[in-house]
Amino acid sequence: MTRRKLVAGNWKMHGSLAQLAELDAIAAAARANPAVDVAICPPFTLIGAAAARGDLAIGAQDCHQNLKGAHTGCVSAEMLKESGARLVIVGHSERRTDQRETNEEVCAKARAVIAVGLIAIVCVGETEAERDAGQAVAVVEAQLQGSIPAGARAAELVVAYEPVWAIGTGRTPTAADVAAMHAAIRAKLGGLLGAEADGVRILYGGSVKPSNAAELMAVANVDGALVGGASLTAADFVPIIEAAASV
Ligand SMILES: O=C(CO)COP(=O)(O)O
Repeated sequence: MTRRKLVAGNWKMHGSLAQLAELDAIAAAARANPAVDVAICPPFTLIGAAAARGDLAIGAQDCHQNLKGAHTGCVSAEMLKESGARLVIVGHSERRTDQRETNEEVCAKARAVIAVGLIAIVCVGETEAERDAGQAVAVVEAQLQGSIPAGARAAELVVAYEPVWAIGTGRTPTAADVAAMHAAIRAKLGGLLGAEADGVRILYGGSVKPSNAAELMAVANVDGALVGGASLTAADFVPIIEAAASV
């Protein structure tokens, strides 16, 4: 099964209208590397302007599980779609921690994203203590069990494996550890989704940089990257797109 690589940037709570100028060079790199799908997920406030700027795929970092209602401060998948988003990250570890999101909520959000025709990027990943205790695979399998909507199709679902201890730290797992985890994720998806699992893209995230992207992208079952800090500038992000295109 050949899966198109996806390199997605998660701007987290960074960015401004002025910083959208970075998108022009990123969009140019996306056009120059047509074998790779490229997306940037800025804060909610920038989605409309980012999508209007050009043809680069724009995503969001969260949504509410309902399509509308009395939920002050929340944004629905339908609203994101209208703003021009094509993907939505759900269940990022920062939200699982800061907003105490549960697997059940993450699953409901992913279902809402898919229901409006957008692509859900469901994030999973273990803490350092869990890895040290030998529980990394079991933790991630349990997150997948609880967070992946039943019946999801490969075209509408992406999984991002982001070990919590690798996010923003400059540390990454070894290629062998990434390979083992991505194989375990593929197998677990097989149990959950059957034959569709083969087409689901599994991204690696956590301190992906221009210097390590090629090695990470070459690992079996790594179908792209979810990039935080290095997605904020074209100077860092474009080489990661190129690394994905080169494998
Ligand atoms: O959390 C991440 C992307 O969602 C990874 O962030 P960094 O690339 O900054 O480590």
